[in-house]
Amino acid sequence: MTTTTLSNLPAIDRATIEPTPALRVAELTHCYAGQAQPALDHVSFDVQPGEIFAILGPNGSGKSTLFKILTTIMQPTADANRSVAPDAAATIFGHDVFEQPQAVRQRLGVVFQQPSLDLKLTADENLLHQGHLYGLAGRDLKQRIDDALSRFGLDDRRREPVERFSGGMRRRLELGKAMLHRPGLLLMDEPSTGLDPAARRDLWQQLDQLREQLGVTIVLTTHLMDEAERCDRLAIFNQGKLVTVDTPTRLKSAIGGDVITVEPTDGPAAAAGLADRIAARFGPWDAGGEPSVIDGHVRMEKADGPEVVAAIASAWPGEIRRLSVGQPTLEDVFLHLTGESL
Ligand SMILES: Nc1ncnc2c1ncn2[C@@H]1O[C@H](COP(=O)(O)OP(=O)(O)OP(=O)(O)O)[C@@H](O)[C@H]1O
Repeated sequence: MTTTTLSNLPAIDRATIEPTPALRVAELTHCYAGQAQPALDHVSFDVQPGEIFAILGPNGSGKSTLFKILTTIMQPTADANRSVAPDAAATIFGHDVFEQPQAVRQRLGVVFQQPSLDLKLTADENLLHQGHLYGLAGRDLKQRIDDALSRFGLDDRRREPVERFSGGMRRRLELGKAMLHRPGLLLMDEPSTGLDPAARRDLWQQLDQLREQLGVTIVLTTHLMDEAERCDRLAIFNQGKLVTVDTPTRLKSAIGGDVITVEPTDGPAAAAGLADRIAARFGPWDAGGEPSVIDGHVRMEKADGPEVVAAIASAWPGEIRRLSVGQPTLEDVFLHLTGESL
């Protein structure tokens, strides 16, 4: 008989141990009753602990559906029998979103798009109710409320009804509520919606600090480019499908050149003809970079943008009202990958 002792256990190769992702989504599909098109179509991606991760997509791309599933509000149903697809999975720090909703909610802080504060109550009272919902009480809860109000800069206004707070202060209190039970993952639905630029900057400062000081993983849905730019990685959604996942820098560098936009003097009706002539004269074009008409303008991608712009301007003088050339943005990435504007 061989006896296993601590000394003769095989050495663990740490390099082969993968950390548990903060969020894992695999083959997630959801079809609303009566809809032919799935709202989510076999979506798979991981978010690693400590990441700030954006889910970017236009209206109707499936962001809110994903949000509802991850927050355990809704079970995904893949077919007419309203059953979960057999290969679908979603976990938060290894806990199954469908089978262990209670464990998931303990690890998840949520900021919904619709405000969840009671405006007639004070900041203190809003947090107290939130704490009770999570089974917190006594000195521990009092300490957590003090910490939240001080972290989010609301200490001196704690006894005022929330209806007197600005939009930015309310969003900070929402953050305090979401973080009161000290979750490892913060999920936010369109967090900047309705905030002025100063409040947005303030919100992002708070998010950066939550990650740096507490190691919180942050996942947010957005359709704002500047918000997506600030994230470590982003998942681009379109029509229920995950189009790609990568860092903003890598996504933009995948566009092999500058982005050129041409506005025809004779208006949008002249754009298609102009696009054909530019395509014929200045090719070859990389796949996805050829001239196309978007919102009445001709848009194309070329490595030597400034020279091409000068050549277009001298080729058809009088036909061009405005020409622009610039580095690709995430909007360009979306256009390049989907052929549609965000
Ligand atoms: N309750 C519902 N019943 C039927 N179809 C729905 C329902 N909710 C959403 N859909 C459809 O599912 C698809 C995805 O919608 P979803 O709201 O998830 O997208 P979104 O990216 O969050 O858009 P938005 O930013 O406008 O909220 C859309 O085609 C939408 O019309």
